[in-house]
Amino acid sequence: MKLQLALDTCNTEEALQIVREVESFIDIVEIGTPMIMHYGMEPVQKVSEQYPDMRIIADLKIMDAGEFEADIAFNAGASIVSVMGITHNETIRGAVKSARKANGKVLADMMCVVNLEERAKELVELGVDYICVHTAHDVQGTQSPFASLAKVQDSVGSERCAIAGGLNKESVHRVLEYSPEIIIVGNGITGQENKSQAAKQIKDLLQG
Ligand SMILES: O=C(CO)[C@H](O)[C@H](O)COP(=O)(O)O
Repeated sequence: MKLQLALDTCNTEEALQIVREVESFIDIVEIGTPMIMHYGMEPVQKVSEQYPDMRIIADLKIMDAGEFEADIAFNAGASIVSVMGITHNETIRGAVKSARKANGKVLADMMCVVNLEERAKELVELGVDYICVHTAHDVQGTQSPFASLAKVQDSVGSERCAIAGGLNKESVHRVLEYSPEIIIVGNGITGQENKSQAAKQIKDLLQG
């Protein structure tokens, strides 16, 4: 299981500092959607330049213009780009085409998808590499991603699965009954005073 650090609310300098603090405990750095809205591709570029061996996901949550938008992130140094699983198949195909040109990967965010099992299968057939069950920031008070993970894992297999949405060192043990390929943690690390300790605790839990 890989630990993905989600950076959503910091600036580029802060992002580089956080990655420095936690790099030995994480496998993937996510430049989150709010950061991209604020700073464009600068953080993708800078983190990928300074950490050439780290996988970087640009969480673009692409909804349209799949190939064009994914190209922007891959050209900036991303190794994975996210698309919305609910969008048109044409958009998904475009993002997958872009990823293949760049030797990168595509993660589909399943927020708002109702028919999870069926859509996850279709997305994999369209060439998507990872299916991410995700409890949106705005509904984390009332929802959790675990039931969705069970469904998607049954449908496409654990090696394709990612999970996100409010995970932290208290809740991450619930992931252990499944074995998704990628566990995404944002505030559960970045919101902690000792980020390195939080990342280590989560990584240790995941490694058993
Ligand atoms: O994509 C996101 C929000 O849309 C976040 O990056 C993702 O939910 C992880 O952050 P957190 O662990 O803080 O929920």
